[in-house]
Amino acid sequence: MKFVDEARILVEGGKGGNGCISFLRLKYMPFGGPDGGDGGEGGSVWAVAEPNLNTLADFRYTRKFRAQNGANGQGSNCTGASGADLDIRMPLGTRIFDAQTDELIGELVHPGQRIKLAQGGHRGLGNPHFKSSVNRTPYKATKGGEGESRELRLELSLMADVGLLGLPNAGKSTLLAAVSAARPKIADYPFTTLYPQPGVVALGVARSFTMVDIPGLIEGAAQGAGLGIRFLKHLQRTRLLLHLVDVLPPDGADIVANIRAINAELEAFSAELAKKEQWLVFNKIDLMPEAEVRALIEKTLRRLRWKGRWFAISAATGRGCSELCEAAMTWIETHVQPAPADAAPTAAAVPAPLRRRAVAPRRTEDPAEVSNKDPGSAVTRGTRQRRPAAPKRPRD
Ligand SMILES: Nc1nc2c(ncn2[C@@H]2O[C@H](COP(=O)(O)OP(=O)(O)OP(=O)(O)O)[C@@H](O)[C@H]2O)c(=O)[nH]1
Ligand SMILES: [Mg+2]
Repeated sequence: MKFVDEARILVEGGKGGNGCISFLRLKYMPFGGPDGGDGGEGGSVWAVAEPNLNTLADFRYTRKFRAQNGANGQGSNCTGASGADLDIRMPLGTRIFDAQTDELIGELVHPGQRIKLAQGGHRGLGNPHFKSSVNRTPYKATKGGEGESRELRLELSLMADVGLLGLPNAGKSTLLAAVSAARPKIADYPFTTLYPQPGVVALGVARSFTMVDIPGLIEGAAQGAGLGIRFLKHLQRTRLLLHLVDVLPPDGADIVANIRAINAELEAFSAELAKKEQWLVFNKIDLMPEAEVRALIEKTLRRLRWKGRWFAISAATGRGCSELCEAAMTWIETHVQPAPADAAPTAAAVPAPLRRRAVAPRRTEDPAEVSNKDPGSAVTRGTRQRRPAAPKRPRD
């Protein structure tokens, strides 16, 4: 599927159902009271974080999303059915902006997280609501409200633990293919990878991390050379950068100059990204005798005054790959705090049912009177005090 990381969509909540004007008419009750039902609430539109998606390509053709309308109220106090909510599945890492104001509405960061995008219209009221002591036959009902309508801009920056970085042909895709089930295109020409490609590196039961491969960077990428730096945004959310270095670059180019060029592009894109934990990964060590590789790496590290960690691997033969993945996994386990399960989600991220439940508790003097029907209410559940049973009357 084509990779798309920006999209514009239009979302619209369903219209609320109209209230009904009706009066009870029975054979022996010619002037019964008003009995028009209320309309149903319009459905709302929600964004739902889907971990199995990694592109916004679905929004290239389908751009308009509308939740269901509420049904109109009917006679005999029949309330119209509420319109169904519409859930739009979006990949994790999607940021949602209001296209008009550029305001950030929310960000999908937890699987299953829900963000309300457009509120459904409110229900119309039936004529019993307008009954009073002076008007006992109200010919009045209200119309359902229009649903909220919004134009949204979606921006995806993939969420992965480890990002691969390096010049074209450094072997990034080969490494991703060697350590994960992802099957990126690998070829002996620059810019084989045209779009970010994520993969999951599994190291055993419940030990895995995600790795993302992005198109190669070249000097001047910040000015648009090669594929530019627009894909670097997919590394912004990674925790660890693996900078792949070809130990035998074409045309005998200087390795140190190559590493510096890539880091200069990172700096030009974002100082925050340039400060991320970065490990040098010398690749293609199978192409050189071991002593030469060692001498080359030592010289490179000395020239760079490299203080960080480094690894020597051959992505093609798999040598050193498992040690690299194990080290990355351990680093992630020690440096990345797992999101607390009870972390308070942002207001926008609160699922509808929870928000509806968060109503102010009914004030009662007697705690035992508090209803415990609603398990989510902030009220401490009181135990209903039973009335003492009346003494049994002896049967005659
Ligand atoms: N001998 C050897 N060849 C390798 C190794 N790793 C990658 N290659 C080769 O290097 C070439 C480029 O590999 P890719 O994985 O496509 O490189 P890339 O960094 O993803 O390149 P772009 O997608 O263009 O940025 C391919 O022909 C690979 O077979 C290695 O460890 N040893
Ligand atoms: Mg590639």
